[in-house]
Amino acid sequence: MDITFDHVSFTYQAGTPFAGDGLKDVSTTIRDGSYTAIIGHTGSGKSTLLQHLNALLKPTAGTVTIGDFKITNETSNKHLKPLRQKVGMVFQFAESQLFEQTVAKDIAFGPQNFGVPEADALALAAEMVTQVGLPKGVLDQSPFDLSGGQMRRVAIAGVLAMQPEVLVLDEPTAGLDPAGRQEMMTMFKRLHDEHGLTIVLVTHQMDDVADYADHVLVMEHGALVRQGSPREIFADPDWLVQKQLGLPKTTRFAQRLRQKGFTFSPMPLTVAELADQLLPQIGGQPHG
Ligand SMILES: Nc1ncnc2c1ncn2[C@@H]1O[C@H](COP(=O)(O)OP(=O)(O)OP(=O)(O)O)[C@@H](O)[C@H]1O
Repeated sequence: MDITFDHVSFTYQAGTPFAGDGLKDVSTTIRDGSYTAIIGHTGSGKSTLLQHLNALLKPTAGTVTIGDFKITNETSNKHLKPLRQKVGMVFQFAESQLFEQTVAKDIAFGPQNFGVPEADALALAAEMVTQVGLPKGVLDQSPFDLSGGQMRRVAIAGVLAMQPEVLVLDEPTAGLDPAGRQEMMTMFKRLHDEHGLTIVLVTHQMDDVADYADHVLVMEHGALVRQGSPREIFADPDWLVQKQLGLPKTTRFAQRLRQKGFTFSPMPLTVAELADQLLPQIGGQPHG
């Protein structure tokens, strides 16, 4: 299912003295099966864009097409429920939305709300808890007895239990330790690779953009200022530094070496690429 933005603008509190731009004339397509990263400073419009992906917000102008659904300013909320199932949203600190007495009930809540019988929803919960790397033993525990990282996994399992086609992740590793972050990013990669989920990830971690994404959207003041593959986006490190968006560690290292006379083309995104380009320049052999 592709999601296409056609000249989408969104104004908060339109028509009041407090009106403010959330999105300005955004046109792009998030392709079915892609892994899209959205980067940009605080207030650049990332969350506003995310909320258009399942019509939590509707454009003030322009059209968002989500599979068979066309969303404009005039679209009524009546028939939008299926969208909430197709596009799963994992908000920042998603664990704060857990509320049920047991992990199983919490994960089963969403599917039951969509008419799945209790027994089937609980079976889904058992399957999803494994998908997010938790032991089945947690199913009967209170979510509030788990660690913060485990609670976040339960919240993600609840979104996965809706069996969405698109998984939207708003800074899903915020507040986790480095090992927890790595595990969580690996889990999303597996869901993408093995289950064909389209992933949309908002992140400030440029290493994650380089390592996982195949498409990048760069937001600034509500506008989409650049889009392309990570290679295209990171090919212009000076622009990213000027925008204070940061670079993947490897690219940053290569950029410093470039200032010392080394040459790189294209700019390396991974350690292996860096080594392959660097070794001949210091008299070694490229590996592999
Ligand atoms: N509920 C709201 N009412 C009014 N203005 C809002 C509201 N939410 C966001 N805005 C404004 O819309 C613009 C885009 O905000 P948005 O939250 O989409 O940015 P963001 O890139 O997601 O930021 P962050 O990284 O802090 O989450 C900002 O100028 C912000 O102040």
